Parts: sequence; C-alpha cells; structure tokens
Amino acid sequence: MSANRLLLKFALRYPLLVVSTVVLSFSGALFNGVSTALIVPLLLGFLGEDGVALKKGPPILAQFMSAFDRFPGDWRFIAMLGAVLLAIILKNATNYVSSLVGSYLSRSLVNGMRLDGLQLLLDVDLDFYSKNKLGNIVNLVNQEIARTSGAIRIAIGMFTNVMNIFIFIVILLILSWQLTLAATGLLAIVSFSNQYFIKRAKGFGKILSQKSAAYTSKLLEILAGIRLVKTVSREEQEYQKIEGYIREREKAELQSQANYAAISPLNEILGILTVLSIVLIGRYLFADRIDAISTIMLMYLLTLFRLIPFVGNLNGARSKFANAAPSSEIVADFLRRDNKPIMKRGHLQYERLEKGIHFENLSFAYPGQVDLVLNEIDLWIPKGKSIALVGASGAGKSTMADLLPRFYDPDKGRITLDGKDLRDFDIRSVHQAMGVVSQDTFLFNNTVRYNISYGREDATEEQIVDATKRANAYEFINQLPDGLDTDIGDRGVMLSGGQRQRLAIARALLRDPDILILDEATSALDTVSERLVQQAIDELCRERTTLVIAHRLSTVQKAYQIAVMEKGQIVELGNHEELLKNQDGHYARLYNMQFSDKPKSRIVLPTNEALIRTSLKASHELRKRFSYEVRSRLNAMLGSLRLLSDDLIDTPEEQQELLEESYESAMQLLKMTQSFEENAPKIPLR
Ligand SMILES: Nc1ncnc2c1ncn2[C@@H]1O[C@H](COP(=O)(O)OP(=O)(O)OP(=O)(O)O)[C@@H](O)[C@H]1O
Repeated sequence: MSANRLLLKFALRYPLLVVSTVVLSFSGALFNGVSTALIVPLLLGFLGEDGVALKKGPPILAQFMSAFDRFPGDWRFIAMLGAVLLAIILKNATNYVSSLVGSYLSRSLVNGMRLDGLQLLLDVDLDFYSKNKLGNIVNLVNQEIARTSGAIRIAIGMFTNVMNIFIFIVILLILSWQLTLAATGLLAIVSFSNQYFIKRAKGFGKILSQKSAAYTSKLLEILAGIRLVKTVSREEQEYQKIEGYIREREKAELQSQANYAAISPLNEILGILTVLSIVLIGRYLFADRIDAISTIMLMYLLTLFRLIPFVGNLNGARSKFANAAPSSEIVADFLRRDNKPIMKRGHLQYERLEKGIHFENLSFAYPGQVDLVLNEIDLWIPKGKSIALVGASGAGKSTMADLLPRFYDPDKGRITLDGKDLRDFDIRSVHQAMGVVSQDTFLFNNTVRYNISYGREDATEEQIVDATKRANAYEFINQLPDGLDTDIGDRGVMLSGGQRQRLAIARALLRDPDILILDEATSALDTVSERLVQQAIDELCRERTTLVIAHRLSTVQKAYQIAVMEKGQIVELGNHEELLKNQDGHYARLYNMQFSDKPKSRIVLPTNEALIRTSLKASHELRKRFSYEVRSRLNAMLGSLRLLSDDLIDTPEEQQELLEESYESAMQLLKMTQSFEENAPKIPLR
C-alpha cells in the first residue's frame, strides 16, 4: 500500500469530515477571492471614480459590478463596503471552522492509524517480534505515526492552498486570459524551481526517520540491559553512542530546516519578478488602450499579489510534505497485514481436555530457516499427567513448548487436542485454558495483587490469598510493606528471583489452567527458594496436563514420562526408573553427568589463609564484599537447616546430603573466623 493509498483508506473512514473540509476550504477560498476582487472597485468608488472603467472590462465583471447599480448615490459605496466586509468575515469564519475540522480530521486519522497499528501488533505472530527490534516498533508507533500526522495536516493545508489558487486563477482569467496564461507559465517556473528543494527535503526526511529509529532502539536496548551496562562499566561508551545518534538526528533536522527556510525567500524573489514581468507583458499587450485597462490591471495585480503567497505556501508545504512522506511510507508498510506473519484462527471453542494432547509426526523449522529444529516428533500427553522434556541446550525443548500455545505452526504433522487439530480452535479459547510459567517471569510495574490477578480480574480476595498460600508466597507477601498492595517496581525488581517465580505460580494457580507449560527453572535459585518454588510447582502441576521443560533431572523424577530430546528428535521416552535401567542410554548418561558434576558442597568458602589475609588487607570495598560473602553463605546454610527442622525434605538421602553440606559449611566458616581473628589487628581502623 503506497502512502497516498494509506491516507485515502483512512480518510474514507470519515467521509463527513472529509466533505466538510473540502466544502469549507472551497468556501473560504471563494470568500477570499470575492473580497479581494471587490477591494479595487471599492477604493475607486471611495476616490470618486464611477466604475466606468470596470464596465468596459470583461462582461462577467461588468455584470457583477452592475449588481450594485440599484443602490442610489452613496448607498452604492456603502453596499460595496458591506459586501467586502461580509466576504472578509465569512472568509475568516470559514477558515476558522475549516482549520478546526481539518485538525480534528488529522487527529482522527492518526488515532485510527495508532489503533490499527496496536491491533496489528496484538494479532501478529511472535516471529514478527523476533525479527524486529522493539525500539523500531516503539519508534514506529510513536514518532513515525506522529510525523505521518504532520503529513496529513500539511496535505489538508495544501488542499486549502490549492483551492485558493484555483479561485484566484479563475478571477485572473476573468480579468485577462492573456495575462493569466503568461502568469501561469511564470508561476509554473517558480514551482518547478522548488523541485530541487522538495527532492532534498524527501532525502532529509528519510535520514531523519532512520536516525530516529536508531536512537529509540539504542535507548531501549540500554535501558533494558542497564544492569549489564553497569556491571561491565560501559556507561561511557553507551553514552557516547547515544550522543552520536542524537547529534546525527539533530544534523538531519537542521539540514531539513535550512532547506525549508531557503524556499520562502526564493519564492518571494521569483514572485516579485513574476509580477514585474506581468506588468511589462500587460503594458505590451494593452499598449493601445492603456487608460481604459489601468483599473483592470490594478485589480489584476492586486489579485496576483494575493495569489503569490498561496503559491509560496504551497511550495513550502510540498517540501514539508516530502520531508514527512518517508514516515507515511514506513507507516503504510507497517500497517500492511499481507507482509506479516498472522495465523488464521479456527472457530472451535476449547472447553476442557477429555483425553489428551498429541504431537503427531511433527516437524518444524523457524520461519525463513531451512534446518529443522523439530524432526518427526511424536508425543502423547494423557490428560492430567506431566510429561517432562529433557536434553542438551538447543535440543528443541522450548520450541516444542512454543508450538503448544500456537506461537508457531508446524511445517509438517500437527498437534491435536482430543484428536482435533489445534489450528481448528479459536486460539484465544485455548489460551484462556492454558497457563505458562517460565524462567523469565514477566511482572508488571504494579501491585502484587494486580500481578497475581492478571487474567482473572474477577478473582475474590479469598481466592487470591488461597493462591498465594498454595504458591508458598503468602508469607513473603505478608512481610511486604503493603502486603498484596505493595508496588513491586519495574518487572518486579523489588523481589528476588524465587519470589518472582512464586508470584507467577500464584497467578497460574488462580487462573486454574487446564493445560500447563512449565519452563521449570529452579537452578538459578538458592536452596531455600528452590525448595519453596519446587513445592509450589508440585502443587500447580497436581492433576493438570503439563508439559515441563526440565533443567535439573532431580526435579522430573516424579513425571509420568520423560522425553529425552536430542537435535530436534525424541531419542528416549519412559519414566525415571525405566530410563535409568538402560545405563548406556541418553537419560542415564545425562543423569550420571549431572549428579557426578554436582559439587560436594553447595556452600564453597575460601579457606586459604593467604587469600583471606589479602582480602583483609585490601581496600574497604574488597572487605565489604568479603563480609557479604560470609553473610550470604551463612544465610544459605541457615536456610538448609530450617528446611531440615521444618521437615520439608522428602527423602532420607536428601536429608543426609543437606546435613553434610551444613556441617561442612559450618567448619569452613569456623576456619574463616579463626583466620579473621588472627589478621584482625592488622586491619587499619576507619
Ligand atoms: N526464534 C528463533 N529463530 C530461529 N531459530 C531459533 C529461534 N529460537 C530458537 N532457535 C533455534 O532452535 C534450536 C532449538 O532451540 P530451543 O530454544 O528450542 O532449544 P532448548 O532445547 O529449549 O534449549 P535450552 O535448554 O538452552 O533452552 C536452537 O538451535 C536455536 O538456535
């Protein structure tokens, strides 16, 4: 869709506003022309001329002027004055209403575009987001659509200008078609000479769009990765990059403005040259009857003088329009649906799973890629059971989990729910019955309550509290300053990883999904959090049809079946015991690898005295870090002990393991303290 077709498509949504703009612009131009045409006869009447010269002029003009003949004596002058004043008042009134209607129309068009853009962003497949930078999308919806709105306003202004030029040319034609022919030719040369600036304006507009997109993208990227930027001390470099983008954008803006500013003086000079040329041509054309024609020439020149600024404005507006046109083209391309991945929706309403989910001989490659990420997958998940996906990184586990909510469609094979193809369902009804809890839990910058009840806004206080209890989140929420009504900051920055996950689990519990997808990532958590999250996960999975992506084999032993994936294929399937029986199998290998790699102690402390001494003698900062290290490890140890004392550990083996860890940690802490005491006198007091 070209930019013009885009504007037309949106304009047709508001026919009344468009017609009003056209009628008002035309009326304003007409009143403007009439008031201008009447000024010369009025002045001549005021000076005592009887208008004979005008009556010798063109017949239409003579007829028009004779309309005032019915007024006797001075009343003729008063009637003409009244007509001029009325025309001026009507012109200004229509211009005022016209500008209001015009700006309402342009705002309506922009809002229409924004809403269409928003709808598109919600409808488009996830693949669109993996191929487009978030910054570019934000820039499009904000900056480019705003600049397109500028283009619409300019287009409306250009239309009003064209109307005025049209009316003035008609008046000029009535006065003298020969002069008008010459004037039109000269004004066409003026317009043509503007072409150079218009072309440049378009080029600057394109650069401006590119720089603006680059700037927004970079800014969003830095803000999203602010922790990384700080931890690797890249503030200075990032600042310089952003500064570079700001400067480049500023330069493009300046060049744009310089280009636009050159248009007005150029037009004025060319306009004056045009008027002088007209006078010369007029004198040559009417050399034989110069006296009779002088009044007509006067009217002609006055009308021409009034016309020239409209031509100048039109040229300026064309340049501005050309500058904003690249934005309209970008927006037109953005709003196209035919060049974006948007899946067709089925009509079946999903209610409840009766039998199970089947991945049937499914193969999949990411859009635009040749290599299959999933190859001939066949997996049956019976209703109410948990199936775990395990395997090396890149094996295709997350991709499998992304196909179930239909973020992508398979290239071959299908997914069925109770035998019915997932593609035949109204996907929204499936999503409503589906819960996803993943490693990178997304939380809104809002209260705990808002985040838990997101998607279940009708939930009662009792239901929310119950969900928090079952998710092991009740206690920590109670300790927050405002409990459920505490603001948790951007993406939940004020909470720990484990707390964020438990909120996500509470949210899923409250939604009570029929099908659950779990990117079960507890490995990044400390022992206490891991236990608490694991308990919450177990509660969430109970009697639910669940697809779990397991990162730690210790957490999937209870799964109904475990599918071991390798290079996009399921290479082994069975429960924990069955799979372990084959010691040469993939699962046994993975299992042995994980458990033999497991450090003897989760709490490793520096025991080397030399290291401790160096730390103590080092800077204040280092010592602070050292003491933090001791405290955090002590906390973890206390956590393990608390789990033991609260009887939260299921198997005797694990109880023994935790006990040993705690003992070892205590011993190390003891050694550290001794070493600290020996070196303490050497620490300078602050
Ligand atoms: N959006 C994408 N576009 C193209 N290729 C992708 C995309 N997402 C993942 N891949 C590729 O698909 C393959 C499988 O990735 P996937 O994330 O499913 O693996 P995984 O088993 O979940 O790995 P991990 O355990 O590390 O999360 C990888 O080779 C990855 O590079």
